[in-house]
Amino acid sequence: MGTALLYDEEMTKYKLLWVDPACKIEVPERLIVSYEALVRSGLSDRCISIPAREASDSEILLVHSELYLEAVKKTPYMTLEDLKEFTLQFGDVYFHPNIYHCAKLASGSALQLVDSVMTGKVRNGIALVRPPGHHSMHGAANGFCVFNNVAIAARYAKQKYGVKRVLIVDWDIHHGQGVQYCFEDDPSVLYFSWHRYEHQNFWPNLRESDYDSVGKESGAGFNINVPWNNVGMENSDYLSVFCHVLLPVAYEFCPDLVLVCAGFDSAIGDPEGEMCATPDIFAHLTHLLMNLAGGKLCAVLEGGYNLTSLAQSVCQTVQTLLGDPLPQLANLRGPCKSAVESLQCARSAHRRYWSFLKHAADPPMTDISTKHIKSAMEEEEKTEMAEEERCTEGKVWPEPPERLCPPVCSASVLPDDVACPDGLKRLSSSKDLEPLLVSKLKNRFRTAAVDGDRVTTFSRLYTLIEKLVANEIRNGLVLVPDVAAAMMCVVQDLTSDLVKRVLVVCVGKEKELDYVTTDGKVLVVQISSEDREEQRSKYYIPVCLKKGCSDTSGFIQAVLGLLLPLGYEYNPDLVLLVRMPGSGVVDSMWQQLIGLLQGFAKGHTLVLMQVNEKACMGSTASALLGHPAPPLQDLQTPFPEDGDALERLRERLQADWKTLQTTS
Ligand SMILES: CC(O)(O)NCCCCNCCCN
Ligand SMILES: [Zn+2]
Repeated sequence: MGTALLYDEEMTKYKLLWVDPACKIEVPERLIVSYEALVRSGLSDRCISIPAREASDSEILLVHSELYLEAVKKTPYMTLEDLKEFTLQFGDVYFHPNIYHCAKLASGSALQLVDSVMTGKVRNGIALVRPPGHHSMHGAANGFCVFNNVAIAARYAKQKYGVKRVLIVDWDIHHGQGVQYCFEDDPSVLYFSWHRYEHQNFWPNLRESDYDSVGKESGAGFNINVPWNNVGMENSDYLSVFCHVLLPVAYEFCPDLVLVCAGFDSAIGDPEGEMCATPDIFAHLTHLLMNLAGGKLCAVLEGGYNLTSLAQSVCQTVQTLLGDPLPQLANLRGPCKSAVESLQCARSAHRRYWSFLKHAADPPMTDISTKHIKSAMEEEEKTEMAEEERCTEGKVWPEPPERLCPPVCSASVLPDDVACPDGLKRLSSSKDLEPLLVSKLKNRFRTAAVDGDRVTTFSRLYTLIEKLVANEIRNGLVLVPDVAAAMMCVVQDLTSDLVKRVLVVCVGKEKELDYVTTDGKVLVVQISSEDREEQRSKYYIPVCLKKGCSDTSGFIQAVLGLLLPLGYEYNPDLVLLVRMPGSGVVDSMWQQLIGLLQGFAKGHTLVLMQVNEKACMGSTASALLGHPAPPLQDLQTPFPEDGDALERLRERLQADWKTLQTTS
């Protein structure tokens, strides 16, 4: 299934008609440069174009009052003076004779997107719209927003398609208070927002934008605010909040639909955000949400005022929605102190509502009162700090790297008598192994003669790795007689000069561990039922699940809170996913793991499985081909000792691995 793209140039046909410094950044060019970048890059042609439509009155009334709608209806007939007068009753927003029409198109586009996804016409999609929506409220326009496009879409999806749980992820740099107000008492809509806050010193300066607004009544726990109290947040900060706050809750919530308030003013160069995250971060933020809700994801444009980073960020998002390989994120430095404080506050505020956050630490020592004093000091420092040091328009950043699709998506190396799963390309051609390698294999296998088919398998395996590294193939599945032995060979012998760093994810337990290296060339993360704490080292990280890999709750927690951060920080060139026989890992969890691991190494994942487990080749192939993993249904409450052990493991490791830090 494809990716929908909604864009109508009519939505560029309104603009600010008077002087208002607060609103001058919201210009028609925002939409024009975004769409043109998609056209120029060839991405728009790969999308399914869906026409915009006007939202009807009843659809708008899902969120807004009749009084407000009737008032807005009058704006097309107002004189300039009337429009100015009308605008004065709202904050940081402007009206125009054509904005009502465009606001209906913006909301209608979001609804068209929901229809396309919910009817299965497309898998996911993005609506490029203006005016944005997430600040507008029941009876008021605000922050360039007239109708709350995403809030209307959420209510519409519930009403028309009986969607039980909607996740709204708001990565715009402003707090979408309009969305928060709409759903704060509604447990069927989980609203997550991060936003520049600076201890209430940043617009819209609301006390209820802080992390302690967790929702009300039956909605308690279903509103997550992560305030950024400093500017200059980077890719690491954003990824840490996704791995340690949003994703654990999102997986526990198990939504049927994901809506994204896709504001790109959180990107570097934006005058509003003054953050330093690069446009390629949106490729990963999108990817990390794409295995939720069976891949049903609707992104709706909100803010984004630096025309260069906006266009790049939109392209990065669309390219991921289309399933292209992800760019490698280089030199992640781990979250800054302020970000750790924010995520620690959010986690502790929500630990009573979400079992996946149950073991979160207490809030940091800095209590609220001293914050204002501190921020005042920071305020001073900031003004002292030379203007150009902060990430603003003056900031330059590299163009996002090209994300080339290899000619072959998924290849397989299988015994001749095993049929190749649909969609995979069987690799039969293989170069003869160098005699040196054969002798290595011999003494590796401690057998005099490494039998013929073993050599064939290894020569094909070696060829496959070469093709992965050469980006001729994206990922691969290999069936071998002895998976542990194969893993050792791949790690020790076959990758010596081809790759710099291999991330080995070992699912299940195996006999001995003599492949652990200390030079950082290999990072092994093993998830099993065995407690191997005493073998742990910086590059060998055993995660013990009491009930073993069949405990999906424990497994997904270990993946989100430990494996993902580690993987991002380690930044491998190859991922080796080894499925030990008898691991007991649940199929949907296995597919989720393969899906999430695609975020590393440009998607170069090599899955090693034992021949006698060929029954799960089909689901492995499906995940390797990029089909969304099935949702992890009815997750049990994780075992307390596992959750606690994971928290402690992170604390012990965070000296070596900064992205594991969740406490300041
Ligand atoms: C959709 C959105 O979240 O991007 N709207 C942002 C509104 C910002 C209002 N304040 C502007 C002050 C100018 N420096
Ligand atoms: Zn914004």
